[in-house]
Amino acid sequence: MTFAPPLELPGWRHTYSGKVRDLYVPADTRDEAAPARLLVVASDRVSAFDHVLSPGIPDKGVLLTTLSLWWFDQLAGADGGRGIPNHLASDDVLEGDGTAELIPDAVQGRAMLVRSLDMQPIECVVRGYLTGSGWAEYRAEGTVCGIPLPEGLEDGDRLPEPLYTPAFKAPMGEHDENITFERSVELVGAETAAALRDASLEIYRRASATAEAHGLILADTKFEFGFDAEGVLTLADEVLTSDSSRYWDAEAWRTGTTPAERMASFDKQIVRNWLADNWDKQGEPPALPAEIVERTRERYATLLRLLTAS
Ligand SMILES: N#Cc1c(N)ncnc1-c1cnn(Cc2cccc(F)c2)c1
Repeated sequence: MTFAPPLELPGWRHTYSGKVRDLYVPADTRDEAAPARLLVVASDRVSAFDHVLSPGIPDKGVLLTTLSLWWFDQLAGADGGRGIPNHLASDDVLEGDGTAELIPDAVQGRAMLVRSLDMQPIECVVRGYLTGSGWAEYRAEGTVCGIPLPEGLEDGDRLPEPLYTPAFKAPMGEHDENITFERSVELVGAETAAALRDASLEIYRRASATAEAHGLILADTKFEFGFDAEGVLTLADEVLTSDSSRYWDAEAWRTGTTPAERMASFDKQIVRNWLADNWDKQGEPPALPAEIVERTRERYATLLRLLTAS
């Protein structure tokens, strides 16, 4: 599946594309390894089963960027200075030479101007509930990422406590590799490994409580961190969006009697389910029907509305 080349953005140079997002450095950057800031642009592209699907989901980029920005703000909140530092830079940032790096009109609402960090090669996954690949491993081995769990758990059950299950970030196009905490110590050192774990569990605890207060369950999520110029561990990438997290309806989870009823999702599960019923995983996936596209867009919009309702 090929998708449209990234946009030409005035003042910016495209440097990298993930499945659904594109990364830009300031056009006058001489050393791409050390730009002061980056532009992270979210597209309307949707991916599943390692494929970028067609068509995109209208407004997905805006909806998920809006949610990320809301969460960065919630987590950085003034709670006695214990906020979580993040990589956002204001969009009227003035460089030493007085040039302001602005977010181009073409991507307003679906782009984040961020400070360039020394990114850590760890995908910091936190699981509060048993589902997805965790449920598959549990059924086979009674563990999740090698961590033993009590017997008798069912798909969608809440875990006895949130689990930190790091993965080693693979190069683009390859799968991240689940690793033990001890392996993460070998990769980034004991102090940083512990800081990544503690920050991830604390953010999950806060976000899970906020989600619950809005009638939602944050089943699992993943974070990325980097060190800023002052050596502060800083929350990066997108955060707590439908692409990085699973959200369920709390009432449906409490009253449902089947996994499908209990895990009424606010992410792209509708897309995954339709593909599972309409594609044999061979060759390119079929185009998504308009109804699936609209229902997925509605899920993204509803999640944003529910979470940000005061
Ligand atoms: N966020 C962030 C970030 C930062 N603040 N500093 C340095 N590097 C990154 C960075 C590098 N790759 N990515 C993943 C990524 C994101 C968006 C689009 C893509 F194509 C790929 C993130």
